[in-house]
Amino acid sequence: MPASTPRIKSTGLHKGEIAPGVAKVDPIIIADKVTRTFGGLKAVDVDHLEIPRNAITALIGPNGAGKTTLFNLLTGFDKPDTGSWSFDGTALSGVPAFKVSQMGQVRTFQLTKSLAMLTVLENMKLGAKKQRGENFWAALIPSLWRAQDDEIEERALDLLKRFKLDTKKEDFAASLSGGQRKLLEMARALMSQPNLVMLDEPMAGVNPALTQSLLEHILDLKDEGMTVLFVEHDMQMVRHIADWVIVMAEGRVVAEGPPEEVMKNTAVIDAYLGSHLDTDLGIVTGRIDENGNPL
Ligand SMILES: Nc1ncnc2c1ncn2[C@@H]1O[C@H](COP(=O)(O)OP(=O)(O)OP(=O)(O)O)[C@@H](O)[C@H]1O
Repeated sequence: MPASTPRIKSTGLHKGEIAPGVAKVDPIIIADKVTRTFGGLKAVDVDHLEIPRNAITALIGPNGAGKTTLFNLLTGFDKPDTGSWSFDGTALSGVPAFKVSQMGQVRTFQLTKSLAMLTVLENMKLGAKKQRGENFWAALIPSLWRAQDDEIEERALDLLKRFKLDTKKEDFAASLSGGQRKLLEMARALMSQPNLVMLDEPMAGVNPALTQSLLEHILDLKDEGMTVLFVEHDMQMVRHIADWVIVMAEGRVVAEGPPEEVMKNTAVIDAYLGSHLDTDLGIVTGRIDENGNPL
């Protein structure tokens, strides 16, 4: 990975001894007893979790650990069996996805959701937060819509320039490469001027040149005062940009902490790298005891 401008990592994010569920000095999300079961499988079983504000947090874990399901729950795209959580001090359980994003918490998807037969610019405009028509009286005054349309277009063009997609503004999203579509999705998420940006595998399927640019964009978000939570498989990326790492396995948080600390943790090595293949992952996650009995 080519060297980039070094950025300062955020430290001192937690309070007290580091352990799964540790309290944060300034949490933007606080979740309690969040569970989600599919059939007999507990995909998410999070006792307590806090996400630090204005930092970059990576959510890692093996396939099927429950990372995407947790994203879906926190953003209102899925409903939990139990649990509650808050965003910026406001209870969010039961709040639908479109309202969650209006409140300043946006997310992207593992498989990009850009609308293929709309142009890049049209995709961007759809990401804007307040559209005319949401306010009945404003919808009756054409000059207000025009001012709003101009403002939205200006913001979209600024963001497209920043993500080097401005020359493609009239192209259909379908014609973009996988990496460009990831950039478009991130740019579109910023149209709603969020406080918290949640990125589900932003680097997956992106070529190395664009990966570097995506990483820089993620670091920029923090510099602009946003909080980032992202799912990632590649430990090197995580080490490079994350201030804090949360490790999930079998639906549970098995470790968390600053990247260097977390990567030394044996629970992480077991969950992630499977270095002790003779040990059932259930022992690491506290699902079963040493004899294989449920706990
Ligand atoms: N809609 C669903 N119906 C049934 N099972 C599901 C559903 N969504 C997720 N699961 C199951 O829940 C578990 C957690 O899946 P999830 O996609 O959240 O994991 P993940 O950590 O994001 O994995 P990956 O890294 O592969 O994306 C998996 O066993 C998965 O098969």
